[in-house]
Amino acid sequence: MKILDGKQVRQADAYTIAQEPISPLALMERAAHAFVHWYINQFVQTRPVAIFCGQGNNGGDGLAIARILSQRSYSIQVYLVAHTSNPSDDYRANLDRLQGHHRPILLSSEADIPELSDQVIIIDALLGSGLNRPADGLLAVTIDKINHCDNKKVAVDIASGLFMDRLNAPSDAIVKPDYTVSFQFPKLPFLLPHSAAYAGEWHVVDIGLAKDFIAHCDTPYELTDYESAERLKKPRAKYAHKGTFGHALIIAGSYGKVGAAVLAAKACLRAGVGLLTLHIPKCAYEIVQVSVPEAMASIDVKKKINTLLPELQGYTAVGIGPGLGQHTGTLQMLQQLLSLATCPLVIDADALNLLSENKELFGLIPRKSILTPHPKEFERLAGPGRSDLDRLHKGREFAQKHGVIICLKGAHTAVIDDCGRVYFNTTGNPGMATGGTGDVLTGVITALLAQGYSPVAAARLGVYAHGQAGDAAIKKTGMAGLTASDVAEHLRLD
Ligand SMILES: NC(=O)C1=CN([C@@H]2O[C@H](COP(=O)(O)OP(=O)(O)OC[C@H]3O[C@@H](n4cnc5c(N)ncnc54)[C@H](OP(=O)(O)O)[C@@H]3O)[C@@H](O)[C@H]2O)[C@H](O)CC1
Ligand SMILES: [K+]
Repeated sequence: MKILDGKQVRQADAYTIAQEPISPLALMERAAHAFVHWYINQFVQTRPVAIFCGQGNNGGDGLAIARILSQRSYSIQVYLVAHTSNPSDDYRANLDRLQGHHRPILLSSEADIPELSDQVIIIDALLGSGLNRPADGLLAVTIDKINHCDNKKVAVDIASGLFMDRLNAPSDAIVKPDYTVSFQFPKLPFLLPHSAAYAGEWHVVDIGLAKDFIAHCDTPYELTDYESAERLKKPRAKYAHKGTFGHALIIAGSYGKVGAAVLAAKACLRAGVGLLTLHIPKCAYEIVQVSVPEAMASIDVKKKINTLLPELQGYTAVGIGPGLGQHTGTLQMLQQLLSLATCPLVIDADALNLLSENKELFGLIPRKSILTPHPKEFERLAGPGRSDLDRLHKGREFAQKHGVIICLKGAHTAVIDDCGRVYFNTTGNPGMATGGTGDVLTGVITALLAQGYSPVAAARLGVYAHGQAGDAAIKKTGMAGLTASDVAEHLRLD
Protein backbone atom coordinates (compact mmCIF):
# COMPACT_ATOMS: atom_id res chain seq x y z
CA MET A 1 0.00 0.00 0.00
CA LYS A 2 1.37 3.38 -0.99
CA ILE A 3 1.74 6.36 1.34
CA LEU A 4 0.98 9.62 -0.47
CA ASP A 5 1.74 13.16 0.60
CA GLY A 6 -0.95 15.80 1.10
CA LYS A 7 -0.63 17.19 -2.42
CA GLN A 8 -0.96 13.74 -3.96
CA VAL A 9 -4.02 12.96 -1.84
CA ARG A 10 -5.68 16.16 -3.06
CA GLN A 11 -4.80 15.20 -6.65
CA ALA A 12 -6.23 11.69 -6.13
CA ASP A 13 -9.39 13.33 -4.77
CA ALA A 14 -9.71 15.70 -7.73
CA TYR A 15 -9.02 12.92 -10.24
CA THR A 16 -11.65 10.65 -8.66
CA ILE A 17 -14.21 13.45 -8.59
CA ALA A 18 -13.62 14.20 -12.28
CA GLN A 19 -13.21 10.65 -13.63
CA GLU A 20 -15.69 8.56 -11.70
CA PRO A 21 -17.45 11.03 -11.70
CA ILE A 22 -18.65 11.76 -8.19
CA SER A 23 -19.47 15.02 -6.45
CA PRO A 24 -17.19 16.12 -3.59
CA LEU A 25 -20.20 15.92 -1.26
CA ALA A 26 -20.91 12.32 -2.29
CA LEU A 27 -17.23 11.46 -1.79
CA MET A 28 -17.43 12.94 1.70
CA GLU A 29 -20.55 10.82 2.33
CA ARG A 30 -18.63 7.73 1.20
CA ALA A 31 -15.76 8.61 3.54
CA ALA A 32 -18.21 9.09 6.41
CA HIS A 33 -19.85 5.71 5.72
CA ALA A 34 -16.44 4.02 5.61
CA PHE A 35 -15.66 5.57 9.01
CA VAL A 36 -19.00 4.52 10.47
CA HIS A 37 -18.59 0.97 9.15
CA TRP A 38 -15.35 0.73 11.14
CA TYR A 39 -16.85 2.51 14.15
CA ILE A 40 -19.90 0.31 14.63
CA ASN A 41 -17.73 -2.80 14.60
CA GLN A 42 -15.70 -1.25 17.38
CA PHE A 43 -18.15 0.50 19.71
CA VAL A 44 -21.63 -0.51 20.85
CA GLN A 45 -24.69 1.75 20.51
CA THR A 46 -24.97 2.24 24.28
CA ARG A 47 -21.79 4.34 24.38
CA PRO A 48 -22.69 8.01 23.77
CA VAL A 49 -20.61 9.84 21.17
CA ALA A 50 -19.18 13.39 21.35
CA ILE A 51 -18.10 14.64 17.92
CA PHE A 52 -15.81 17.69 17.83
CA CYS A 53 -15.94 19.35 14.42
CA GLY A 54 -13.97 22.12 12.74
CA GLN A 55 -15.21 23.94 9.66
CA GLY A 56 -13.14 22.36 6.89
CA ASN A 57 -13.83 19.07 5.16
CA ASN A 58 -12.61 17.14 8.18
CA GLY A 59 -15.36 18.88 10.15
CA GLY A 60 -17.73 18.09 7.27
CA ASP A 61 -16.84 14.41 7.67
CA GLY A 62 -17.56 14.73 11.39
CA LEU A 63 -21.03 16.16 10.72
CA ALA A 64 -21.85 13.42 8.18
CA ILE A 65 -20.60 10.79 10.65
CA ALA A 66 -22.83 12.34 13.35
CA ARG A 67 -25.89 12.12 11.09
CA ILE A 68 -25.22 8.51 10.05
CA LEU A 69 -24.55 7.40 13.63
CA SER A 70 -27.71 9.12 14.81
CA GLN A 71 -29.70 7.32 12.08
CA ARG A 72 -28.25 4.10 13.50
CA SER A 73 -29.59 5.01 16.96
CA TYR A 74 -26.28 6.06 18.49
CA SER A 75 -26.69 8.89 20.98
CA ILE A 76 -24.61 11.77 19.60
CA GLN A 77 -23.66 15.33 20.51
CA VAL A 78 -21.78 17.56 18.05
CA TYR A 79 -19.54 20.39 19.32
CA LEU A 80 -18.46 22.98 16.75
CA VAL A 81 -15.35 25.12 16.91
CA ALA A 82 -15.45 28.14 14.57
CA HIS A 83 -11.86 28.66 13.41
CA THR A 84 -12.12 30.14 9.94
CA SER A 85 -14.07 32.88 8.19
CA ASN A 86 -14.30 30.56 5.22
CA PRO A 87 -15.96 27.23 6.12
CA SER A 88 -15.84 24.64 3.33
CA ASP A 89 -18.88 24.12 1.07
CA ASP A 90 -19.26 20.51 2.08
CA TYR A 91 -19.03 21.41 5.75
CA ARG A 92 -21.94 23.83 5.21
CA ALA A 93 -23.88 21.24 3.24
CA ASN A 94 -23.49 18.68 6.00
CA LEU A 95 -24.48 21.21 8.65
CA ASP A 96 -27.70 21.69 6.70
CA ARG A 97 -28.20 17.94 6.36
CA LEU A 98 -27.84 17.50 10.11
CA GLN A 99 -30.75 19.83 10.81
CA GLY A 100 -33.81 17.87 11.80
CA HIS A 101 -31.58 15.12 13.22
CA HIS A 102 -29.61 17.01 15.79
CA ARG A 103 -28.67 20.45 17.11
CA PRO A 104 -24.90 21.06 17.42
CA ILE A 105 -23.43 23.12 20.27
CA LEU A 106 -21.11 25.97 19.25
CA LEU A 107 -18.09 26.33 21.52
CA SER A 108 -17.15 29.98 21.77
CA SER A 109 -14.86 29.92 24.78
CA GLU A 110 -13.03 27.51 27.03
CA ALA A 111 -15.93 27.60 29.48
CA ASP A 112 -18.20 26.01 26.85
CA ILE A 113 -16.02 22.91 26.50
CA PRO A 114 -18.04 20.13 28.15
CA GLU A 115 -17.06 17.71 30.91
CA LEU A 116 -17.80 14.28 29.51
CA SER A 117 -18.74 11.12 31.38
CA ASP A 118 -16.26 8.21 31.03
CA GLN A 119 -18.59 6.24 28.80
CA VAL A 120 -18.53 8.86 26.04
CA ILE A 121 -16.44 8.13 22.95
CA ILE A 122 -14.82 11.24 21.47
CA ILE A 123 -14.63 11.57 17.71
CA ASP A 124 -12.06 14.14 16.64
CA ALA A 125 -12.98 15.94 13.41
CA LEU A 126 -11.57 19.38 14.21
CA LEU A 127 -8.80 19.50 11.61
CA GLY A 128 -7.60 17.02 9.01
CA SER A 129 -5.07 16.94 6.23
CA GLY A 130 -5.71 20.63 5.45
CA LEU A 131 -3.80 21.76 8.56
CA ASN A 132 -1.54 24.60 7.40
CA ARG A 133 -0.31 26.00 10.73
CA PRO A 134 -0.16 24.78 14.32
CA ALA A 135 -3.52 24.80 16.08
CA ASP A 136 -3.92 27.75 18.43
CA GLY A 137 -6.58 29.71 20.32
CA LEU A 138 -9.80 27.86 21.10
CA LEU A 139 -8.77 24.95 18.85
CA ALA A 140 -5.61 24.39 20.90
CA VAL A 141 -7.54 24.71 24.17
CA THR A 142 -10.15 22.19 22.96
CA ILE A 143 -7.41 19.79 21.86
CA ASP A 144 -5.74 20.12 25.24
CA LYS A 145 -9.01 19.46 27.05
CA ILE A 146 -9.71 16.41 24.87
CA ASN A 147 -6.24 15.07 25.65
CA HIS A 148 -6.76 15.54 29.37
CA CYS A 149 -9.82 13.32 29.56
CA ASP A 150 -9.53 9.54 29.81
CA ASN A 151 -12.32 8.87 27.30
CA LYS A 152 -11.59 6.71 24.26
CA LYS A 153 -10.77 8.95 21.31
CA VAL A 154 -11.02 8.28 17.59
CA ALA A 155 -9.47 10.66 15.06
CA VAL A 156 -11.13 11.09 11.68
CA ASP A 157 -8.45 10.72 8.97
CA ILE A 158 -5.61 12.21 11.06
CA ALA A 159 -5.36 13.58 14.59
CA SER A 160 -6.21 17.28 14.70
CA GLY A 161 -3.04 19.37 14.83
CA LEU A 162 -0.76 16.66 13.35
CA PHE A 163 0.96 17.73 10.15
CA MET A 164 0.91 15.20 7.38
CA ASP A 165 4.10 16.11 5.58
CA ARG A 166 6.22 18.06 7.99
CA LEU A 167 7.39 17.94 11.56
CA ASN A 168 5.39 19.38 14.43
CA ALA A 169 7.12 21.41 17.11
CA PRO A 170 7.15 19.73 20.53
CA SER A 171 4.82 22.43 21.90
CA ASP A 172 2.12 22.00 19.20
CA ALA A 173 -1.40 21.11 20.30
CA ILE A 174 -2.23 17.71 18.77
CA VAL A 175 -5.00 15.28 19.69
CA LYS A 176 -3.60 12.01 21.08
CA PRO A 177 -6.17 9.50 19.88
CA ASP A 178 -6.54 5.84 20.80
CA TYR A 179 -7.45 5.15 17.18
CA THR A 180 -7.13 6.88 13.83
CA VAL A 181 -9.37 5.89 10.95
CA SER A 182 -7.39 7.11 7.94
CA PHE A 183 -8.95 7.52 4.52
CA GLN A 184 -7.49 5.36 1.74
CA PHE A 185 -3.83 5.69 2.81
CA PRO A 186 -1.83 5.72 6.02
CA LYS A 187 0.02 8.99 6.66
CA LEU A 188 3.79 9.18 7.05
CA PRO A 189 3.78 10.41 10.70
CA PHE A 190 1.90 7.24 11.76
CA LEU A 191 5.05 5.29 10.95
CA LEU A 192 7.67 7.43 12.65
CA PRO A 193 8.51 6.72 16.30
CA HIS A 194 8.05 10.24 17.68
CA SER A 195 4.72 10.99 15.99
CA ALA A 196 3.23 7.49 16.28
CA ALA A 197 1.67 8.47 19.64
CA TYR A 198 -0.55 10.88 17.67
CA ALA A 199 -1.94 8.06 15.55
CA GLY A 200 -2.74 5.47 18.22
CA GLU A 201 -3.91 2.23 16.64
CA TRP A 202 -4.46 3.27 13.05
CA HIS A 203 -6.73 1.70 10.47
CA VAL A 204 -7.02 2.49 6.79
CA VAL A 205 -10.49 2.46 5.24
CA ASP A 206 -11.16 2.40 1.51
CA ILE A 207 -13.10 5.42 0.26
CA GLY A 208 -12.88 4.39 -3.38
CA LEU A 209 -10.29 6.87 -4.69
CA ALA A 210 -9.30 6.04 -8.29
CA LYS A 211 -7.10 2.92 -8.37
CA ASP A 212 -5.48 3.86 -11.69
CA PHE A 213 -4.41 7.23 -10.33
CA ILE A 214 -2.96 5.63 -7.20
CA ALA A 215 -1.12 2.99 -9.26
CA HIS A 216 0.68 5.72 -11.22
CA CYS A 217 1.41 7.94 -8.24
CA ASP A 218 5.12 8.18 -7.61
CA THR A 219 5.94 8.12 -3.92
CA PRO A 220 9.06 6.94 -2.10
CA TYR A 221 6.95 5.55 0.75
CA GLU A 222 5.07 2.27 0.83
CA LEU A 223 3.92 -0.32 3.36
CA THR A 224 4.85 -3.96 3.43
CA ASP A 225 1.42 -5.24 4.39
CA TYR A 226 -0.16 -8.69 4.12
CA GLU A 227 -1.00 -8.36 0.42
CA SER A 228 2.43 -7.11 -0.63
CA ALA A 229 4.17 -9.75 1.51
CA GLU A 230 2.07 -12.47 -0.14
CA ARG A 231 2.98 -11.10 -3.58
CA LEU A 232 6.68 -11.24 -2.70
CA LYS A 233 6.56 -14.94 -1.72
CA LYS A 234 7.79 -17.58 -4.14
CA PRO A 235 5.99 -20.94 -4.04
CA ARG A 236 8.15 -23.99 -3.24
CA ALA A 237 8.20 -26.27 -6.26
CA LYS A 238 6.95 -29.85 -5.89
CA TYR A 239 10.14 -31.45 -7.27
CA ALA A 240 12.47 -29.23 -5.26
CA HIS A 241 15.46 -30.69 -3.40
CA LYS A 242 17.68 -29.13 -0.75
CA GLY A 243 19.95 -27.69 -3.43
CA THR A 244 17.00 -25.70 -4.78
CA PHE A 245 16.88 -23.57 -1.65
CA GLY A 246 20.47 -22.47 -1.56
CA HIS A 247 23.36 -22.83 0.83
CA ALA A 248 23.79 -20.03 3.37
CA LEU A 249 26.93 -19.17 5.28
CA ILE A 250 26.53 -17.31 8.55
CA ILE A 251 29.65 -15.94 10.23
CA ALA A 252 28.74 -15.32 13.84
CA GLY A 253 29.54 -15.81 17.51
CA SER A 254 32.44 -15.21 19.87
CA TYR A 255 33.20 -16.40 23.40
CA GLY A 256 30.19 -15.40 25.54
CA LYS A 257 28.03 -14.63 22.49
CA VAL A 258 27.59 -18.04 20.90
CA GLY A 259 23.84 -17.76 21.53
CA ALA A 260 23.62 -15.09 18.82
CA ALA A 261 25.03 -17.56 16.28
CA VAL A 262 22.58 -20.25 17.42
CA LEU A 263 19.59 -17.90 17.12
CA ALA A 264 20.59 -16.73 13.64
CA ALA A 265 21.10 -20.35 12.57
CA LYS A 266 17.74 -21.57 13.90
CA ALA A 267 15.95 -18.69 12.19
CA CYS A 268 17.80 -19.30 8.93
CA LEU A 269 16.64 -22.93 8.91
CA ARG A 270 13.04 -22.04 9.81
CA ALA A 271 13.05 -19.54 6.94
CA GLY A 272 13.53 -22.37 4.51
CA VAL A 273 17.20 -22.44 3.55
CA GLY A 274 18.32 -25.68 1.86
CA LEU A 275 21.70 -25.95 3.58
CA LEU A 276 23.36 -23.91 6.30
CA THR A 277 26.98 -23.62 7.35
CA LEU A 278 27.89 -21.64 10.44
CA HIS A 279 31.39 -20.24 10.69
CA ILE A 280 32.20 -20.06 14.41
CA PRO A 281 35.17 -19.93 16.80
CA LYS A 282 36.37 -23.23 18.26
CA CYS A 283 34.66 -22.62 21.61
CA ALA A 284 31.27 -22.68 19.86
CA TYR A 285 31.69 -26.03 18.13
CA GLU A 286 29.92 -28.36 20.56
CA ILE A 287 27.27 -25.82 21.48
CA VAL A 288 26.30 -25.37 17.84
CA GLN A 289 26.38 -29.07 16.94
CA VAL A 290 24.11 -29.91 19.87
CA SER A 291 21.69 -26.99 19.63
CA VAL A 292 21.40 -26.77 15.83
CA PRO A 293 22.15 -30.28 14.51
CA GLU A 294 20.84 -29.34 11.04
CA ALA A 295 23.67 -26.84 10.51
CA MET A 296 27.18 -27.70 9.36
CA ALA A 297 30.05 -26.06 11.23
CA SER A 298 33.08 -24.34 9.78
CA ILE A 299 35.54 -23.89 12.62
CA ASP A 300 37.84 -20.91 12.93
CA VAL A 301 41.50 -21.34 13.91
CA LYS A 302 40.90 -19.15 16.94
CA LYS A 303 39.28 -20.40 20.11
CA LYS A 304 37.22 -17.35 21.05
CA ILE A 305 36.74 -15.23 17.93
CA ASN A 306 36.32 -15.52 14.18
CA THR A 307 39.36 -14.45 12.18
CA LEU A 308 39.75 -16.70 9.16
CA LEU A 309 37.41 -16.24 6.22
CA PRO A 310 36.24 -19.63 4.93
CA GLU A 311 36.30 -20.43 1.20
CA LEU A 312 33.22 -18.63 -0.20
CA GLN A 313 32.60 -20.80 -3.23
CA GLY A 314 29.33 -22.70 -3.17
CA TYR A 315 27.44 -20.37 -0.86
CA THR A 316 24.43 -18.55 -2.31
CA ALA A 317 24.28 -15.99 0.50
CA VAL A 318 26.48 -14.84 3.38
CA GLY A 319 25.35 -13.24 6.63
CA ILE A 320 27.81 -11.76 9.09
CA GLY A 321 27.58 -10.05 12.44
CA PRO A 322 25.56 -11.67 15.24
CA GLY A 323 27.70 -11.96 18.38
CA LEU A 324 30.87 -11.45 16.34
CA GLY A 325 32.79 -9.13 18.70
CA GLN A 326 34.99 -6.33 17.42
CA HIS A 327 38.52 -7.73 17.61
CA THR A 328 41.18 -6.66 15.11
CA GLY A 329 41.41 -10.18 13.73
CA THR A 330 37.67 -10.17 13.09
CA LEU A 331 37.95 -6.77 11.38
CA GLN A 332 40.54 -8.18 9.00
CA MET A 333 38.24 -11.10 8.19
CA LEU A 334 35.36 -8.69 7.51
CA GLN A 335 37.56 -6.63 5.21
CA GLN A 336 38.53 -9.79 3.31
CA LEU A 337 34.90 -10.82 3.03
CA LEU A 338 33.90 -7.41 1.64
CA SER A 339 36.68 -7.61 -0.92
CA LEU A 340 36.10 -11.20 -2.03
CA ALA A 341 32.32 -11.60 -1.91
CA THR A 342 30.69 -11.86 -5.30
CA CYS A 343 27.13 -11.76 -3.96
CA PRO A 344 25.29 -9.29 -1.70
CA LEU A 345 25.84 -9.82 2.04
CA VAL A 346 23.68 -9.44 5.12
CA ILE A 347 25.63 -7.26 7.55
CA ASP A 348 24.46 -6.92 11.14
CA ALA A 349 25.43 -6.04 14.71
CA ASP A 350 29.18 -6.09 15.41
CA ALA A 351 29.96 -6.24 11.68
CA LEU A 352 28.11 -2.90 11.38
CA ASN A 353 29.97 -1.50 14.37
CA LEU A 354 33.27 -2.53 12.79
CA LEU A 355 32.23 -0.76 9.60
CA SER A 356 31.30 2.38 11.57
CA GLU A 357 34.74 2.40 13.16
CA ASN A 358 36.39 1.91 9.77
CA LYS A 359 34.38 4.02 7.35
CA GLU A 360 37.05 3.65 4.67
CA LEU A 361 35.59 0.14 4.18
CA PHE A 362 32.22 1.48 2.99
CA GLY A 363 33.47 1.50 -0.59
CA LEU A 364 34.11 -2.27 -0.41
CA ILE A 365 30.56 -3.27 0.56
CA PRO A 366 29.15 -5.39 -2.30
CA ARG A 367 26.28 -3.66 -4.11
CA LYS A 368 22.80 -4.44 -2.81
CA SER A 369 24.10 -5.83 0.46
CA ILE A 370 21.58 -5.60 3.28
CA LEU A 371 22.56 -3.67 6.42
CA THR A 372 20.32 -4.19 9.45
CA PRO A 373 21.09 -1.43 12.00
CA HIS A 374 18.97 -0.42 14.97
CA PRO A 375 18.79 3.39 15.35
CA LYS A 376 21.99 3.65 17.43
CA GLU A 377 23.96 1.49 15.00
CA PHE A 378 22.58 3.58 12.15
CA GLU A 379 23.74 6.78 13.84
CA ARG A 380 27.21 5.31 14.17
CA LEU A 381 27.18 4.52 10.47
CA ALA A 382 25.62 7.67 9.04
CA GLY A 383 25.72 10.28 11.83
CA PRO A 384 22.97 11.48 14.17
CA GLY A 385 19.55 12.51 12.84
CA ARG A 386 17.83 15.60 14.24
CA SER A 387 14.45 13.87 13.98
CA ASP A 388 12.86 10.64 12.74
CA LEU A 389 12.27 12.28 9.37
CA ASP A 390 15.85 13.49 9.20
CA ARG A 391 17.08 9.97 10.06
CA LEU A 392 14.92 8.59 7.27
CA HIS A 393 16.36 11.11 4.80
CA LYS A 394 19.87 10.18 5.95
CA GLY A 395 19.02 6.51 5.42
CA ARG A 396 17.79 7.20 1.89
CA GLU A 397 20.93 9.17 1.09
CA PHE A 398 23.19 6.50 2.57
CA ALA A 399 21.45 3.66 0.73
CA GLN A 400 21.69 5.46 -2.61
CA LYS A 401 25.25 6.64 -2.12
CA HIS A 402 26.60 3.22 -1.16
CA GLY A 403 24.23 1.13 -3.30
CA VAL A 404 22.96 -0.86 -0.30
CA ILE A 405 19.67 -1.81 1.32
CA ILE A 406 19.09 -0.66 4.87
CA CYS A 407 16.69 -2.23 7.34
CA LEU A 408 16.34 0.56 9.87
CA LYS A 409 14.91 -1.37 12.80
CA GLY A 410 12.08 -0.01 14.92
CA ALA A 411 8.36 -0.39 15.58
CA HIS A 412 7.77 -0.01 11.84
CA THR A 413 11.13 -1.18 10.49
CA ALA A 414 11.94 0.78 7.34
CA VAL A 415 13.51 -1.18 4.49
CA ILE A 416 15.25 1.46 2.38
CA ASP A 417 16.42 0.31 -1.05
CA ASP A 418 19.34 1.56 -3.14
CA CYS A 419 17.01 3.88 -5.10
CA GLY A 420 15.87 5.54 -1.86
CA ARG A 421 12.43 3.87 -1.73
CA VAL A 422 11.17 3.17 1.77
CA TYR A 423 9.00 0.18 2.72
CA PHE A 424 7.56 0.38 6.24
CA ASN A 425 6.80 -2.91 7.92
CA THR A 426 3.39 -3.54 9.47
CA THR A 427 4.00 -6.59 11.68
CA GLY A 428 5.66 -7.03 15.07
CA ASN A 429 5.05 -5.81 18.61
CA PRO A 430 6.86 -4.16 21.53
CA GLY A 431 7.59 -7.59 23.05
CA MET A 432 10.21 -7.98 20.34
CA ALA A 433 12.37 -5.26 21.87
CA THR A 434 14.46 -7.95 23.57
CA GLY A 435 17.99 -9.31 23.09
CA GLY A 436 18.54 -11.68 20.19
CA THR A 437 15.63 -10.74 17.92
CA GLY A 438 18.09 -8.93 15.64
CA ASP A 439 20.13 -12.15 15.30
CA VAL A 440 16.92 -13.94 14.29
CA LEU A 441 16.25 -11.30 11.62
CA THR A 442 19.74 -11.74 10.18
CA GLY A 443 19.12 -15.49 9.91
CA VAL A 444 15.78 -15.00 8.14
CA ILE A 445 17.05 -12.48 5.59
CA THR A 446 20.16 -14.58 4.86
CA ALA A 447 17.92 -17.61 4.27
CA LEU A 448 15.75 -15.72 1.80
CA LEU A 449 18.75 -14.33 -0.08
CA ALA A 450 20.19 -17.86 -0.26
CA GLN A 451 16.93 -19.08 -1.78
CA GLY A 452 17.24 -16.62 -4.65
CA TYR A 453 15.01 -13.78 -3.47
CA SER A 454 16.23 -10.39 -4.67
CA PRO A 455 17.89 -8.39 -1.88
CA VAL A 456 14.95 -5.95 -1.59
CA ALA A 457 12.40 -8.79 -1.54
CA ALA A 458 14.51 -10.73 0.99
CA ALA A 459 14.71 -7.68 3.26
CA ARG A 460 11.00 -6.79 2.99
CA LEU A 461 9.72 -10.33 3.35
CA GLY A 462 12.27 -11.18 6.04
CA VAL A 463 11.29 -8.19 8.17
CA TYR A 464 7.59 -8.94 7.63
CA ALA A 465 7.89 -12.65 8.52
CA HIS A 466 10.04 -11.83 11.55
CA GLY A 467 7.34 -9.46 12.89
CA GLN A 468 4.61 -11.94 12.07
CA ALA A 469 6.47 -14.63 14.05
CA GLY A 470 6.66 -12.23 17.02
CA ASP A 471 2.93 -11.60 16.74
CA ALA A 472 2.19 -15.33 16.65
CA ALA A 473 4.52 -16.02 19.57
CA ILE A 474 3.01 -13.49 21.99
CA LYS A 475 -0.30 -15.35 21.81
CA LYS A 476 1.48 -18.01 23.91
CA THR A 477 4.06 -16.00 25.82
CA GLY A 478 2.54 -12.54 26.23
CA MET A 479 4.62 -9.46 25.40
CA ALA A 480 6.88 -9.45 28.45
CA GLY A 481 7.61 -13.16 28.21
CA LEU A 482 8.60 -13.14 24.55
CA THR A 483 12.15 -14.30 23.80
CA ALA A 484 14.11 -14.31 20.57
CA SER A 485 13.95 -18.13 20.59
CA ASP A 486 10.14 -17.88 20.55
CA VAL A 487 10.35 -15.60 17.50
CA ALA A 488 12.62 -18.10 15.70
CA GLU A 489 10.30 -20.98 16.56
CA HIS A 490 7.21 -19.21 15.24
CA LEU A 491 8.65 -18.26 11.85
CA ARG A 492 6.45 -19.32 8.94
CA LEU A 493 7.35 -18.42 5.41
CA ASP A 494 4.46 -20.19 3.67
N1 LIG B 1 -9.36 12.06 -0.21
C1 LIG B 1 -9.65 12.12 1.03
O1 LIG B 1 -8.91 11.59 1.82
C2 LIG B 1 -10.85 12.83 1.46
C3 LIG B 1 -10.78 13.54 2.62
N2 LIG B 1 -11.79 14.22 3.14
C4 LIG B 1 -11.59 14.93 4.37
O2 LIG B 1 -11.08 16.20 4.07
C5 LIG B 1 -10.05 16.52 4.99
C6 LIG B 1 -9.23 17.63 4.46
O3 LIG B 1 -10.09 18.72 4.33
P1 LIG B 1 -9.64 20.24 4.22
O4 LIG B 1 -10.84 21.06 4.14
O5 LIG B 1 -8.62 20.35 3.15
O6 LIG B 1 -8.83 20.43 5.56
P2 LIG B 1 -9.19 20.59 7.08
O7 LIG B 1 -10.54 20.14 7.39
O8 LIG B 1 -8.06 19.96 7.82
O9 LIG B 1 -8.98 22.15 7.34
C7 LIG B 1 -9.74 23.07 6.75
C8 LIG B 1 -9.27 24.50 6.90
O10 LIG B 1 -8.90 24.85 8.21
C9 LIG B 1 -7.99 25.95 8.18
N3 LIG B 1 -6.86 25.65 9.02
C10 LIG B 1 -5.79 24.93 8.74
N4 LIG B 1 -4.98 24.88 9.79
C11 LIG B 1 -5.59 25.59 10.77
C12 LIG B 1 -5.26 25.90 12.09
N5 LIG B 1 -4.14 25.47 12.63
N6 LIG B 1 -6.09 26.64 12.81
C13 LIG B 1 -7.23 27.09 12.28
N7 LIG B 1 -7.62 26.83 11.03
C14 LIG B 1 -6.80 26.08 10.28
C15 LIG B 1 -7.60 26.16 6.76
O11 LIG B 1 -8.29 27.24 6.24
P3 LIG B 1 -7.74 28.76 6.38
O12 LIG B 1 -8.43 29.49 5.28
O13 LIG B 1 -8.18 29.23 7.73
O14 LIG B 1 -6.26 28.71 6.25
C16 LIG B 1 -8.07 24.85 6.11
O15 LIG B 1 -8.37 25.03 4.77
C17 LIG B 1 -9.36 15.22 5.22
O16 LIG B 1 -8.57 15.20 6.37
C18 LIG B 1 -10.57 14.30 5.31
O17 LIG B 1 -11.06 14.31 6.63
C19 LIG B 1 -13.09 14.28 2.41
O18 LIG B 1 -14.14 14.34 3.24
C20 LIG B 1 -13.28 13.07 1.51
C21 LIG B 1 -12.11 12.80 0.64
K1 LIG C 1 -9.14 14.98 12.81
